[in-house]
Amino acid sequence: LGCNLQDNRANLHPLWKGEIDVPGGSRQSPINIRIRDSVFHPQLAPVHTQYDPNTCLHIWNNGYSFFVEFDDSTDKSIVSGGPLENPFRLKQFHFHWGRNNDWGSEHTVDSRVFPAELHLVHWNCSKYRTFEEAIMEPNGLAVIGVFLKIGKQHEKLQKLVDILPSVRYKDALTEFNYFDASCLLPSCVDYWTYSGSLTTPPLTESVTWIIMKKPIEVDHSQLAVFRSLLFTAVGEEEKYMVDNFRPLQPIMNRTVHSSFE
Ligand SMILES: Cc1ccn(O)c(=O)c1
Ligand SMILES: [Zn+2]
Repeated sequence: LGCNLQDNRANLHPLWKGEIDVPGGSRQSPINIRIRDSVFHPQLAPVHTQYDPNTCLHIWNNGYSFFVEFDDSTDKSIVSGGPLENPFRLKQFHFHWGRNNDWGSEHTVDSRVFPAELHLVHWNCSKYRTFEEAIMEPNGLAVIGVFLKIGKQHEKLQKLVDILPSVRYKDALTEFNYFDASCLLPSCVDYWTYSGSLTTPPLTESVTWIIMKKPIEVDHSQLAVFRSLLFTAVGEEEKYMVDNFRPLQPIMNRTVHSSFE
């Protein structure tokens, strides 16, 4: 499987040319979650999502992943509860995946890699005015991570998969409205939570991560469509959008808490 050792090349990323300076660097993401080192916190309530499907705006290919973006001008689509002190607004969701089914997720669980990982990105609208401001602040974002594994077809995801060819190229954007992002969450409420960072530049240490314990199932043909997207824009030499995940980062002196025993 893809090498999961933490190495000092962690900041040399194949896609972001050369060394990138990492702010602080004491709480970087992703990490390997070691189940036996995680600490059960009985007061960690289930995470509560209230997503209004009408807040869905469009899908766009930003040259690193495809983002499904939401209208975050109101509190219509929010996450609350769990480790969060107040509600956070849904801004976008996107995925990370591999060139094949052997790897692709950013986080790992006891060094187990999944073929893909979904990130639902929310920002702290009680403390900051915009998403752009929040990504620079210590408790600015809450990202729900969901592992994907190969199994039966995910029917609700298919609506999104069918549109992906229209955002094949970098910078392509297409209308996409009425999508209920909560259909991408597993039915099991158990999760791990820890303090970390964005996994793409600016890599700011602004994220409360909420990693769901159970994966959702998608079939191989759905992931194959993800891999048909391009990192490159029209007219450029075509490069398939695959392996858009960041290598594992050192856990330093962090503790991962679990909402379950
Ligand atoms: C805001 C943001 C941007 C990229 N990624 O991967 C994330 O998980 C969150
Ligand atoms: Zn992500």
